[in-house]
Amino acid sequence: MDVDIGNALASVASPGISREGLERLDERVATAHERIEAGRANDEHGYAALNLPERTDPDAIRAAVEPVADVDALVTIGIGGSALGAATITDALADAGDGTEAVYLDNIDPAWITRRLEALPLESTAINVVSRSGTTAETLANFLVVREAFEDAGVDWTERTVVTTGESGPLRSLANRHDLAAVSVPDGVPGRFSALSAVGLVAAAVCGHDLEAILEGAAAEADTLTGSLFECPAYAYGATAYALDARGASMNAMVPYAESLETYAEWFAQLWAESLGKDDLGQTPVRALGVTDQHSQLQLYRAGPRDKLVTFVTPRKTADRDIPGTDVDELAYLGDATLGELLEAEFEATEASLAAAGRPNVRVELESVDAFELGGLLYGMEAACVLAGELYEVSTFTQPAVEWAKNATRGLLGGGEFEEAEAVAEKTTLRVER
Ligand SMILES: O=P(O)(O)OC[C@H]1O[C@](O)(CO)[C@@H](O)[C@@H]1O
Repeated sequence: MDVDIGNALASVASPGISREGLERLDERVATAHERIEAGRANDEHGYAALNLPERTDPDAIRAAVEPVADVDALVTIGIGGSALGAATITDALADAGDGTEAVYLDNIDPAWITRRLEALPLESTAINVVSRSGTTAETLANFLVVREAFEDAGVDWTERTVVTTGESGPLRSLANRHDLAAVSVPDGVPGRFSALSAVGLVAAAVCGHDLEAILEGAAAEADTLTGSLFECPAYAYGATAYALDARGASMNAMVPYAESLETYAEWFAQLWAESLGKDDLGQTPVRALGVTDQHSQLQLYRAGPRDKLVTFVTPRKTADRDIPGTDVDELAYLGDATLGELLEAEFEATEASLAAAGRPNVRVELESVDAFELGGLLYGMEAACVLAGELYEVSTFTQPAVEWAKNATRGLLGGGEFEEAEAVAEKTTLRVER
């Protein structure tokens, strides 16, 4: 990925960062980089994620999915980091796959689950269950529901299920009991940083994607990690986002200009929110899509509170399609162009419109949306997040705040005694009824 932070400079935007400010911040980036490299060298929890390009073994992943290699559909059951990385890859590279339909069950809405299951050709569908902890209620509940659906259809789910989980836990026990194909999550890698491991690549393998190209793209991005934001695109992005938040841009709107990268914006939202949202700090990620949200959000981004950084992700090369000529004079300018040219013009115009209004924005450029570039984008944003975590001085790799609601849920369903469940009953109400 290439990063252009020009429109985040104080000479263009407010909030903005001056060149002197960037120079000063670069001293902290150098120190943070040393910390990150030490963490990588010792395979420390979290930092180990930045070693995945050389640690992940694509042959082992392909071998593990061999029993389910030839299917029409793959239903992945997982949530958060156990779904978003895989979905980002198969959605971004959908045109390059072998035609296997990739379906993700990362919610438990009963009607939605039923509709998804009814639409699946179960006799030619494989199951990919992913949970690092092996205890996530939504994932296990959905797996029990899907398993029953296969049994009701007379389809043997044990022959076509792959499990990705830790060395122990309920999901590992279930895999052992039914002798299911199983892959281990890498040690020391939090879910939201695991897209470049089996967690994100099992689905990619079943859908026929080029795992080596994804990992090579990530490795090429890893080679750019140096102690200066002026040399490393990932650090330039992470440091700029941090600096703008410190100056008031408490939100970060991630706006890819490629429909195939919409799920990537969801993946980024988890990475940024769950990693940096601590100690009353953190930049709120907002998912948007170019050009669609020019017609819903841009008014706010341009004329609302000066509390946002807008991050554009744009591929230099895209497939294209002519806009047919027309006999309507007013539309002649369209007839002479292609959809790709219109897309690019709209991107440049939107970017310039924010700069003209003094609103900070950053451009992240990819050569195109392909396996190599996607690997680089995922790795680059992970490294940007790790660096930002060092600058915020937060514990980037934990997410303790999510446990309260999990305990309350288990308590409410009789899964144990949890004080959080009692607190649910003490809700303050002020109802206004129709
Ligand atoms: O992979 P697991 O353990 O099922 O967790 C799924 C997701 O839930 C979280 O723990 C948050 O609740 C995320 O950090 C994680 O990616």
